[in-house]
Amino acid sequence: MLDRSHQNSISTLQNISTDSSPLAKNSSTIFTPTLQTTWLDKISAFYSKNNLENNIYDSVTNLPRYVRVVSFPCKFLSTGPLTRPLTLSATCCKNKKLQDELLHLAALLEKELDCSVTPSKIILGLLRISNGSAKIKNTTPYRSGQIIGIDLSSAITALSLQICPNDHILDLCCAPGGKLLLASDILAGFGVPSINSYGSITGVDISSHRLSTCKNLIKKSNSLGKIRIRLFLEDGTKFNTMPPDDQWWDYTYHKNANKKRKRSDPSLTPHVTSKLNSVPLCKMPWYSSKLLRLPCLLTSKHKSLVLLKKTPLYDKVLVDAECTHDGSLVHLTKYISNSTNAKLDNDFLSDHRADSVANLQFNLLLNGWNSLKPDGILIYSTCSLSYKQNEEVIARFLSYMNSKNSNLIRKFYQATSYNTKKISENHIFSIEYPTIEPLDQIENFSKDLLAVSPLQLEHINFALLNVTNSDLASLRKCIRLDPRVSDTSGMFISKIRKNVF
Ligand SMILES: C[S@@+](CC[C@H](N)C(=O)[O-])C[C@H]1O[C@@H](n2cnc3c(N)ncnc32)[C@H](O)[C@@H]1O
Repeated sequence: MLDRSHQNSISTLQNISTDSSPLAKNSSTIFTPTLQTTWLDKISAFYSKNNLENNIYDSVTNLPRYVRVVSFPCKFLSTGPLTRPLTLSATCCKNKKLQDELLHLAALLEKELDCSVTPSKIILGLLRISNGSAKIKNTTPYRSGQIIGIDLSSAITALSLQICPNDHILDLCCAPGGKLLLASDILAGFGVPSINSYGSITGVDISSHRLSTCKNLIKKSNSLGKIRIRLFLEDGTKFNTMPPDDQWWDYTYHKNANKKRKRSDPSLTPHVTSKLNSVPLCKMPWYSSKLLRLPCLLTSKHKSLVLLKKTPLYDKVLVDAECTHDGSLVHLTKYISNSTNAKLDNDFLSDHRADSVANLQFNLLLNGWNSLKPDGILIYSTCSLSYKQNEEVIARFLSYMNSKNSNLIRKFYQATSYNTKKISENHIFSIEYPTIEPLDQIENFSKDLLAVSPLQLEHINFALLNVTNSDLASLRKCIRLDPRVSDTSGMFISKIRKNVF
């Protein structure tokens, strides 16, 4: 079992509050001593209750921050599981021009920030800034839009989706949008949507002010003119809008929202008009990029062709679920800074909150799963390290799915009008990895997982074993990015593929 010493927890956190870490700096300027002691107690108790070791934040003073070079084809630097640390020369980008640009930006940032800046050894296109409290907003590359802040853990999460050309991607908890922007830049890198390339990004979030931030980031992003992207202000547990079929399709939503007059547009062929009339209008997006609003990209011949290529489910789904943020120092600091004592009690640390957030996560995961097409990949992630919000959610999901019989699964596919020819008894789900452990051993193997090194984490991307009928042992391959060893803030990531046999 993990060490649950409440007393040690408190002293560890009190040490943090008196050292030079960002948490300590923020907390000492923002909190009255009483409030500070109170939240230290509460967080300490939270760790104890959640079977977490109490020295998770010991290394926070050394935690670096990362930026992404927006014009870069962001990708993992290795194509296989890593067993040893890579040297920088082994991680260099093969394209000399890109490599020079990366090194030039690193040198510029190093000079302006007065600390070491080096290319990430895990992801091409990320720069590692050794000083975690460095303010990038005042730097020349940030002001000229060449770089954007993103944590290594978030980049690993988004890249684990293995985005391909033409993918329809759903991000069920998208705001403020770091992972969505990375996904859209990757998709934009494949080229402007055309008859042969028609991928899209759909972001959903329940918070309007967070979604506004996301919209503003999208509007500033380089890839805006090159991707079909839309946002919905909705509850991700209920969201059921399908991917856009073509530019004109969404254009029609917009026009029809006024008077439905496009359905009788004389410029459309009767075939296309009848197709359009046969499908129900979907809900209007809260925001959609011009490529979805303007009908001019495809010729009418192409329009009818694309309509026939209807894709009713998403190729990739990201459920970066709402959580207690306890794995991320940055989030924790922000949250605590904006919280009153009562809010900490009610929203963050109470047992009630822990239970309700786990239920929310399960329902988000389930709805994400229902929106995923066969052979698609779903990533479930949180920036919490508590087992309740991670392994236990995945375990509950697996056990729920296992309890479903194939008739129900068939009904689901029929309801979502996926190509029924492909439906068979063998449509099953699995996590990407073989299974060995029963549920009651979760705690033990979680302890092992806490010790993983960042380079082993590459396994989530490359050690893909499509196993049948997985059960709880697959949880072994869920990964935890532990701030003490991973060179990034805490994150839990699980990758699930919907198998088709
Ligand atoms: C961890 S944050 C997501 C971070 C985001 N993926 C990113 O990379 O910037 C969780 C988000 O879930 C949203 N959320 C909470 N409950 C939700 C729900 N029922 N449906 C959709 N979004 C929800 C919150 O508003 C919050 O923006």
